[in-house]
Amino acid sequence: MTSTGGEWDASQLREYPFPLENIPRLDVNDPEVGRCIAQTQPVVITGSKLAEPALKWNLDYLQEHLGQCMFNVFAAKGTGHKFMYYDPKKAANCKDFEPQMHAVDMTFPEFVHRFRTSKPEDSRLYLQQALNDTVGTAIVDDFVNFNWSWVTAQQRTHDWGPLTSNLLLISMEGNVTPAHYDEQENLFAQVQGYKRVIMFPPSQFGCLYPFPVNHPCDRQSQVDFDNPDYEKFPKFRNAKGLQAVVGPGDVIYIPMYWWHHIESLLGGETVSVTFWYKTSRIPQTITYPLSPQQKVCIMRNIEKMLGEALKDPAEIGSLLHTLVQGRYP
Ligand SMILES: O=C(O)C(=O)[C@H]1CC[C@@H](C(=O)O)C1
Ligand SMILES: [Zn+2]
Repeated sequence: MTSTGGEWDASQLREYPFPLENIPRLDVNDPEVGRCIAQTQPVVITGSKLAEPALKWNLDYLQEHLGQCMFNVFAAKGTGHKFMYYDPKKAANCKDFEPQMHAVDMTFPEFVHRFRTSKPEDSRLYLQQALNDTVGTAIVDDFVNFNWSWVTAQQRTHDWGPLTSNLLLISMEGNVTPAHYDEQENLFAQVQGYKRVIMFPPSQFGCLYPFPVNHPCDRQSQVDFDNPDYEKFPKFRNAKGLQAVVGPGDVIYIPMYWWHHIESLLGGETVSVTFWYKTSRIPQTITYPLSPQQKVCIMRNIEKMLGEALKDPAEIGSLLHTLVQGRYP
């Protein structure tokens, strides 16, 4: 994988213990793009102009044009660089859960001030705010001029469900979103700076050890890529990833249930906009063999059902061990 224009170089990429192959990088008019999306394979799409009006969304422009509303900003714990998402509702029921970041509401000018005056000993910040009608009018004009005809054609061609949200992401260089999967299709538009995306297919669920479904960090990998515990997570040795670096104007397709780890490369703030779509309708007929995505969905439903039936999450593990040990090799 080589830098596309000198704005980043391989020395910025954190070293990880797993092999990495490159995600294809294709022009929007290449028919292979449609085939990748149809086969739920990751692909970097260039030249789509999906969020072209947002290519001017630097901090000054956004400060001038975003509304005076409060924005959701995550602050990492201590001097950490990881921003692992957690469900606040599940966290409320999990007394010994220690979040590695916390959400702070602040105005955009306050975010910019803290971003620009941040010192090495300060907490890293990550603004993650759904774009909704409270944003400023100029931003609405930009938003209206996104390439909706192209993205809606993807939605229709691949029989996706409705667009659920566009998340505005403004990250400090060096921030990392650890590996997790989402239950929605995602066209991720990079508009400022460079991000490295590392992805693993849903079939590697067994290598990435997600937290239990009832845990606040459901869908997130328990494995610390910077310091993997091979005692607890031995199959992590078998993980094999794909990677791409995306820059302004690039869109990367992150298929539903695919694991992704995202790091902001050096060069100041990075800005991205996500386009999340619900999945297509549940197929009328089930074909075998089941896909890895379907198996992840089945495992999730079993954990949810057991959580409901047993009430005490601590009982789920012992029941599953009793069910499997010596009976399902
Ligand atoms: O778009 C997604 O699916 C995400 O996980 C976003 C949450 C943080 C973002 C990042 O670029 O670090 C990616
Ligand atoms: Zn995600």
